[in-house]
Amino acid sequence: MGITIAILVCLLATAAIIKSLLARRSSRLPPGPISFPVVGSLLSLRQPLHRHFARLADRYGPIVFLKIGMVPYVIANTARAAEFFLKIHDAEFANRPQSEEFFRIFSFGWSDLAFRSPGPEWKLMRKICATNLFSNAMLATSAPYRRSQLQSAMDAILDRSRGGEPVNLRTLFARYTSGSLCLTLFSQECPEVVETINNMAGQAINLNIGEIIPSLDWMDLHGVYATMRGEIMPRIKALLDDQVREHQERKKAAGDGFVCRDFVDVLISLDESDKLSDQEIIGLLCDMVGAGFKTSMESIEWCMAEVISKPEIMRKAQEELDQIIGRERAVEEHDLQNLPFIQAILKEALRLHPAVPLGMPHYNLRPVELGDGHGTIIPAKCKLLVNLWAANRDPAHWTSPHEFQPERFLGTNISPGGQHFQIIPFSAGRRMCAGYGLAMRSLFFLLASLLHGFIWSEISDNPIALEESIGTISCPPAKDLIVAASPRIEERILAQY
Ligand code: HEM
Repeated sequence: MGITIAILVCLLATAAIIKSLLARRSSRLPPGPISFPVVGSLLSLRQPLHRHFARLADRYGPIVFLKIGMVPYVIANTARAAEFFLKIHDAEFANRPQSEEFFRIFSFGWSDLAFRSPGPEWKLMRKICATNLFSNAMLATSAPYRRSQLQSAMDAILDRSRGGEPVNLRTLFARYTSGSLCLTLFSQECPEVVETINNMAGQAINLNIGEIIPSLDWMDLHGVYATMRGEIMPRIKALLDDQVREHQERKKAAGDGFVCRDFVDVLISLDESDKLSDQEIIGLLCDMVGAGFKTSMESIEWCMAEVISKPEIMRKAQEELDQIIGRERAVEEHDLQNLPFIQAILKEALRLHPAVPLGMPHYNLRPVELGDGHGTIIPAKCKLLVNLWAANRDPAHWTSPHEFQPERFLGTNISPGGQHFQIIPFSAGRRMCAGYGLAMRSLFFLLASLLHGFIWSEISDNPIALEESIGTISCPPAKDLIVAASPRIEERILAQY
């Protein structure tokens, strides 16, 4: 009896494989691993997914098609493939999947920017981001907030170094990033807002059967949606509602003398033609905290981990700082353009360690032909993941692509601003990160100041491990970055930070 069942299972599995191969051939899909009924290729997936997908690309080519559960995915794994989807076919793939309950709840019913599909409301929000929130004028308005957070960080480091104590940079960066982001948005530090929204985003990694078998999604088998609806989202809404109400009251009290200090002020003062509803303002603020906190914090952590574990690179960076800034004044944000080596370090860290290695899913409503001469077609309603990690390490563009070599950027104009597809940690095209300008300024300022102010070294009994943690959407170093610091400029100059 047992043998009969085993033979039957083998026959069914073989039939499924043959059917999958035949279906793939006749449907002209891009190549990819075998898909089984119901589970697709789910059981063969390995963490971290960006590395797994890069291995699939070695076998099947740069554009891989697979099913995770019953959901079709297309994965772009090289700079050229990224360009195909994010430039040539950017418009067709600019949608977000609208079927998932998780994203619907997180976006306050598609009232936000990050999960909304393109349309007039999404366009308006992107315009507001580009012209009102992340304009040069607004970035200059928020500069004192970053400086005040940097001052606290520098004081804390100095205290530790005086006592001969190691510094936990992860904790320090969490405080700097959360503080400067919240001050930029609300003119207040709001750790509870950051914590609650990030707890919520963390729920996205819990395996949810509904996401892989969409017909079961409504059953909420893991109770994730019930927790989101019942506990987390009402808390987030209440916290952000309070912020909007307080800002509206201040605006009313100030009358004609009202001056915008932060993003909420800007959002409640938009011209009538650009007005957003309160729900949309909250959705946008929630995106900014969800998209801006961990990404920035983990990027600077990687950057410092790379630099501290390579003393020669730190020495070169500090030589540049001595030459351009000297030791008699603190670094300013506008020094960026005069510090090509520090810029190169930041670019190289973002290239090797994109904070969201697979970006956010895109989605196409109509089939798209690859134009590869074989008639290959991406069917409609696929989730597109651009493997930013693999594109950034594309050997067609970089020599020794897995090594940290900032010098590769010197004398080039290659930047992560979405024009050069071999370095796209912020993605590219119309859905490229809306906070790119703020993130780059904030990271650069922190990096240059830390290297200007202190000499950093590894602790012998706690060496730096440049390994990724596994199983999160982002990809922080596997363990906290705990290092030693000693001042390299006088305390009176450190006090200027
Ligand atoms: C190092 C820091 C950051 C990195 C690496 C990063 C990366 C990304 C990536 C890869 C995407 C997805 C793009 C796509 O769908 O193709 C994204 C989207 C987004 N990011 Fe960032 N981000 C960072 C910081 C920030 C900051 C500081 C903010 C705002 C305060 C922000 C706001 C957003 C928003 C609103 C979106 C959604 C844009 C849309 O869907 O139209 N990000 N980011």
